[in-house]
Amino acid sequence: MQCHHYDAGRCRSCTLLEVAYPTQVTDKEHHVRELLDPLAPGARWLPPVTSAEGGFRNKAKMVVTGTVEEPVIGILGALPADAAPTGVDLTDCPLYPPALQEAFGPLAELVTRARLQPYDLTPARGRVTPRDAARRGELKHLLVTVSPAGELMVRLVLRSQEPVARLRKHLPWLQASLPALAVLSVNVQPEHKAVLEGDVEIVLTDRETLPMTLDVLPGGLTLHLRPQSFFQTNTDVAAALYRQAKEWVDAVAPASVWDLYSGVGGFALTCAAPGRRVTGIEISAEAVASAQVTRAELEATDRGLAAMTGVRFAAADATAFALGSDPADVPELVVVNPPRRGIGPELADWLEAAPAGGRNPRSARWVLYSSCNAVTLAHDLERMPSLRPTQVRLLDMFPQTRHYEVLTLLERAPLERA
Ligand SMILES: C[S@@+](CC[C@H](N)C(=O)[O-])C[C@H]1O[C@@H](n2cnc3c(N)ncnc32)[C@H](O)[C@@H]1O
Repeated sequence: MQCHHYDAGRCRSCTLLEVAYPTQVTDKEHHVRELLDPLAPGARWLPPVTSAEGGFRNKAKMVVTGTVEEPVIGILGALPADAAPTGVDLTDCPLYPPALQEAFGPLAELVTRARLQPYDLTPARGRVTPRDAARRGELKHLLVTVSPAGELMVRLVLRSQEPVARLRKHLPWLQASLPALAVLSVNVQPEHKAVLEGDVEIVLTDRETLPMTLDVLPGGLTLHLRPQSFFQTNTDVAAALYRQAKEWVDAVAPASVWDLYSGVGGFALTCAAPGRRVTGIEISAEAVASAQVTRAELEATDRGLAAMTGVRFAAADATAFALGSDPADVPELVVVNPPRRGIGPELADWLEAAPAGGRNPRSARWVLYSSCNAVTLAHDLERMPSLRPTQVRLLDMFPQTRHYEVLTLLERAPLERA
């Protein structure tokens, strides 16, 4: 893939841009095999799922710098490396599909019309300096998500609620200039810290969710995405991930499933089936609310009715939920799709021995682990020797970088079940 920002040294986020795409995928396969082969003897490796090389990112997390009159939407870059960071315009980044790139023109104009002064985001040196005290501006980030249908969710991360009235005033103009806009919200992050978002979210449009229709179930699966909910970065590869999960889960046909770290419910809703009990557990209440909207919508259709009656979602910490559960409720199959840190020792130990020793007939027989970090996946697998990978598949969710997703189905070794 060609990128003029990379060539000019303005952005180096795509660390593998100079490596041919097929070589990127082969290198990732080597990487994951090196980590998992010793832990997965006899596992069946499916061919990797590849991605479009560009235009695959469904969301942009942009820093806003510059001025009210001339905002710069992109990243904080430094050229040369020891220079003070300055804003780099990345609105034509080739990782974004056209519908996302085209949103930035009207959004830059919104910044000017609503007088949203870009916030000074340059890193603080030392603790509190006179410069910190003088930090000014309101607009920190622009978070834009595009659906497969080309609709947009736009979130403005602001230092305070002060500009909200002006944004409401200019919303009709924005809706006319950017007809694809489905959801506009303000996230308030008063702190000057690395955490991108704050807790307060104010939705300014009538619509509160972005429908993401994936080619997963017959007729498609429309997941509803509220602000503050995680969604997989690469829509096509996410659909392939859920399809693969469903194929493996349906093949072993568990009567009960937990989807831990369920987000907006992609795995839980895909793996639902008539007579199967499915419980999604997720820490973000907004993501749980999103999943519930989708569940209710599916239940209202003929094709979803029978499958959805057994599906529920709850907001909780995944580890606390598992460790606090009644042994009689332990399901036959547990899906885990944690953040990069992995599931960690407590949950891994619980899965290994759940709930009272690996020989307990109520231990989950299968675990479906979807990981965006094979290093933490390998650490977690080391703690679960009774659960052996039987199938493994790499899905290239993040072309041009070293990152990838890996899905593996684990089955409790027969000896441990005796
Ligand atoms: C990699 S995402 C996966 C989401 C979902 N499975 C999907 O396919 O989109 C990880 C999810 O874990 C959630 N999460 C983070 N920490 C958690 C915790 N301690 N307990 C439960 N969920 C957590 C995040 O909010 C996020 O939605």
